[in-house]
Amino acid sequence: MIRPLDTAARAELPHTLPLWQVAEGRDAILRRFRFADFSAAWGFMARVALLAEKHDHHPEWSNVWNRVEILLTTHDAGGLSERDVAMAQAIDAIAPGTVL
Ligand SMILES: C[C@H](O)[C@H](O)[C@H]1CNC2=NC(N)=NC(=O)C2=N1
Repeated sequence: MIRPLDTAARAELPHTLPLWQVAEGRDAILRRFRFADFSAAWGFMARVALLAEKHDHHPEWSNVWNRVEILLTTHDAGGLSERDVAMAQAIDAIAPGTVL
């Protein structure tokens, strides 16, 4: 069982992950992406899927044509944990600079 994120780490979230927001009504973080078209969005999702397998940490996400919404929370912790922070940082690292 992994520990939930502590208060200090939560307070740091806006600095650690400035592109992510705390999801309303969930102990989770989310980021929205917009791409040039579906193909670019799907290509990004394929790369995130590989990251999720590598981290053994899987997003709740949705795609509508060129838009992708990724929500991260840790089911094993009942909310946010360090795994979400690590996964969000890994996603940020592969997100193209040209997200529209
Ligand atoms: C058995 C397996 O390691 C677990 O179910 C992993 C897989 N991916 C996961 N993903 C997320 N988001 N939370 C988890 O607690 C989680 N647990």
